[in-house]
Amino acid sequence: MPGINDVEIRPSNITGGGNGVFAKKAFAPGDAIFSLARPFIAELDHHRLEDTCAWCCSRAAIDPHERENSRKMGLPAGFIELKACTGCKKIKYCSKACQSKAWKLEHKHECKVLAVPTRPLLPHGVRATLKLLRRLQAGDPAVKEILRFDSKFDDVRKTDPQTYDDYSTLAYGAWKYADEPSKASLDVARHLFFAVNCNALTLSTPLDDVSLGIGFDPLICTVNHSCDPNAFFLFNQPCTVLRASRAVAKGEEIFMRYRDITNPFTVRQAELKGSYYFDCTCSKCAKGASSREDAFAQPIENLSPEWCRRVDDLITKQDASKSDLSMFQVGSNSSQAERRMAALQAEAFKPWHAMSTIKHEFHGSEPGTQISDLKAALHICLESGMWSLTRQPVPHLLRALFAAYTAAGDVERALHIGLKRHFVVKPVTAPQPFWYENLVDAWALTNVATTYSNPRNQGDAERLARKGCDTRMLFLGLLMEVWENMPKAYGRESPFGGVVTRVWKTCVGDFEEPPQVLKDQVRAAWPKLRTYAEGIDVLRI
Ligand SMILES: C[S@@+](CC[C@H](N)C(=O)[O-])C[C@H]1O[C@@H](n2cnc3c(N)ncnc32)[C@H](O)[C@@H]1O
Repeated sequence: MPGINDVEIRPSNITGGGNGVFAKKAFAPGDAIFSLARPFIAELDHHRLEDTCAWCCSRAAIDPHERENSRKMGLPAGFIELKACTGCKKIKYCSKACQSKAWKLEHKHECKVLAVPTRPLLPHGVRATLKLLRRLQAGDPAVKEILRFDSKFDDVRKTDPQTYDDYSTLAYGAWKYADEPSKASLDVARHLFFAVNCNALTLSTPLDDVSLGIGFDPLICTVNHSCDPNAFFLFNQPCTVLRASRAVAKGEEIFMRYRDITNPFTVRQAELKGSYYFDCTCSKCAKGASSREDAFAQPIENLSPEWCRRVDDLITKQDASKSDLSMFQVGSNSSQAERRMAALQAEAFKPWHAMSTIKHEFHGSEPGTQISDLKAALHICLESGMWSLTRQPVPHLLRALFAAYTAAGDVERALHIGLKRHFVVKPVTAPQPFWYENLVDAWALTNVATTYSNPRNQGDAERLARKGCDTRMLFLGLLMEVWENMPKAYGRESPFGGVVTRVWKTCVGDFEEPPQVLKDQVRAAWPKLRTYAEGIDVLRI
């Protein structure tokens, strides 16, 4: 593997080329398989340029209150303040060190292009390609690594002619901005643009769970996808780590997930085809629509007469708008039942679909999620009697509702959705305790639980405790969970790990292991909290 940027790789652990990455030694669950100081390409979304360091991807706290809190919590300096490049005035950095690394490697190649005041911000694919072309022109051999990735020209052209045209135009723009480099033809520019866009990863931050932009790295992006992966990829702003999510034997292929793996078969297939242009042939997809993720709460022929009438109205509307339901097809012996379930699924998945199909490249802001839309979809799933709480899109809807209530400051609703997810949904959909998303979600719930320690909320805390929801014990138990699992996920030295460590030291002390007395208290409180969570009716929240 080539040395790219200031990379810290352990190449002796793996073999890799064009056909995936294989373990050269056995890995235990949670072991780091490799880590890099920064992905080869990390390009921020437009709306993140304002509040995120373009080199290390630390997020700044923009409002003074948030900034003060960050300072108190001991967050890295980059989290606190950003300064714009004095040349282009558009790209921001958290420190001189970041700015100087970025300048040497890439920003000097784009600064003048971005500096034109009348020029709108360029899409991140254009910025990445422009810089890669200039680096190629300057003789940087590492860029050639990207050219070995499949450009997917033909797949994009066949499946999505509009995107093909958009990508071709944007690649041409990047080539022009790079001054038509003599060492790279327009074909090379197109190859780089398509290869990056069709193989990129989404970079996001665990602390506030927002999308930061796209990442591409020849090593990470060589890892193939599986809907039943044995590894996961983490972005530690800007360090990247690939960790084993279960035991990996010597010689075994390493897989991570590119897209959500809790969706039913047809949705997973359509998503991967739509974003990465391939038909997934992983071990789970090989079984077709017969996994836990595909099972409805009852046979689809059992849909009640009342719901059949409602769905038939829906079908009339969907037919009129020529909706494509192919990604929501289900199998059955009755074509009418199949048609109805496809229509119902399409309606239930609508809010999630709208959130997940947004193309970063062409949009300047994140989509807002309407609580009313999420609730309407949840009602369809649960009132029709066809969905369990663990069958998608119910877990997606609960996750989005949790985020929406938290953002709206509706702490009690967020708490109840969070409890249901933690005790009832997640043990089924993501049973691995150190699966990175479990830590992110548990931490978000910790933050909700901690608001009840505020003296202002004492009355609410006491009322909940009388009903069996001890928010103090919930906070402590979740904090212990996140603390104990952190080394097998983000690592305590990561930005996320640093925040958790700070809270751990404040609330528990300088203990590596939770003190026995606390463990006992949490162990005693947990069954009560579980019972409380099981009793929550999410349709009444
Ligand atoms: C980011 S690359 C992965 C590495 C790739 N093998 C390479 O080095 O060029 C993504 C491409 O790998 C292939 N791929 C990855 N996972 C796959 C899977 N589960 N089934 C079929 N093809 C897969 C697809 O062609 C996909 O577009």
